[in-house]
Amino acid sequence: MRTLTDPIGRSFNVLRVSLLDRCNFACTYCVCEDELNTTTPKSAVLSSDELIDLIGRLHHLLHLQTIRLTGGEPLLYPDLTKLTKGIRQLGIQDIRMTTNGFLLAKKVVALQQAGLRSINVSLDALSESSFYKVTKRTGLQQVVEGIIAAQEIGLEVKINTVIMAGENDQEILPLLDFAFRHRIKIRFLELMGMGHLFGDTDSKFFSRQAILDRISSVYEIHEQVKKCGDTATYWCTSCGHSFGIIANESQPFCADCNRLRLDCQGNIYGCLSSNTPIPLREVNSQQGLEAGLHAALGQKQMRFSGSEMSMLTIGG
Ligand SMILES: Nc1nc2c(ncn2[C@@H]2O[C@H](COP(=O)(O)OP(=O)(O)OP(=O)(O)O)[C@@H](O)[C@H]2O)c(=O)[nH]1
Ligand SMILES: C[S@@+](CC[C@H](N)C(=O)[O-])C[C@H]1O[C@@H](n2cnc3c(N)ncnc32)[C@H](O)[C@@H]1O
Ligand code: SF4
Ligand code: SF4
Repeated sequence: MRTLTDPIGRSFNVLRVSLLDRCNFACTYCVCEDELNTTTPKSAVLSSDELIDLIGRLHHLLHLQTIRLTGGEPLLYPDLTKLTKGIRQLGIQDIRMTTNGFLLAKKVVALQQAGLRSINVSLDALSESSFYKVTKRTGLQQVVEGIIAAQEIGLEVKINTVIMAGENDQEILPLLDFAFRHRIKIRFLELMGMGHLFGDTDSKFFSRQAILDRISSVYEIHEQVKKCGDTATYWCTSCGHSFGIIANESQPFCADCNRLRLDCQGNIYGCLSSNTPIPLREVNSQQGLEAGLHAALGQKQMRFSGSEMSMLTIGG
């Protein structure tokens, strides 16, 4: 195919697959409860065989390095183990997942055996009341058990924490302490204007600098050089721990973006800020796939500018 690189050298070597747009949580920064009632019908969601076929065809063209399984909540996808095994058999070794962790403890061994390598778990609070305030569900204990279970069997585990001013910013230091004690990397995320928060993040926005101020009131910290393609910048503390911040607003990381997204109906998107789906489900020719990928590359931006689609739909 023609070289798939944009004028500033960006291409796709990471594919983020949103397996479904259903979820067992209703995090206030991600969805309104109403949205959870209008998800894609099960019959329209790509089956594991369809996904393996489509991912295989994309891999043939892109030589994908990494697949990240996400959603909605990927642990609700019925064929997750079979899918993971199928992706591994395509020759893609680096298979990762982003999950809310609620169902993780009981599924993690089978997933590791199928080829899963690393897991990012969302955890926004360590107190039951703040956990409920953010997720609108109970289940803190199960999430923590999932994190520990994944770590105990040797998977690489990271924690994602979205910080909202006045909602869970008081959780920064307890979560950091939890992560340090368990030797798990934690990343704090700036709130993004997606879905129902599109154009309306100001009142809850808690900046990268505010996060750093909170942490450096307790720890001496040193910024690390950001790795190409990473979403996060990392800091280490003088006691040898590290944490990251994903600062979509304060420190955009579009210049070396290498991510392509695939949603649960077979549409691709070249950018998290793009609301225009490029349908590939019915595309069978190589030429058609290539045209779709070129269109997706053209969607990339120089900074995240928000989206009317929620993370639940496009895949966080
Ligand atoms: N703007 C933008 N933000 C992204 C993108 N991918 C991930 N993010 C942000 O990074 C957060 C965490 O994403 P994860 O699913 O944990 O994946 P990741 O950080 O890319 O993963 P690793 O670095 O492989 O651990 C998301 O919730 C977003 O805030 C992207 O393509 N564009
Ligand atoms: C959409 S979720 C999908 C995977 C899984 N359900 C989970 O929560 O990890 C992926 C990531 O998107 C993040 N996210 C969702 N909405 C966000 C927003 N408005 N701003 C920043 N991050 C957001 C979540 O915190 C999570 O880490
Ligand atoms: S952030 Fe993840 S767990 Fe929370 S509602 Fe969105 S998809 Fe569900
Ligand atoms: S906003 Fe678009 S271009 Fe920027 S990092 Fe995200 S997906 Fe890549």
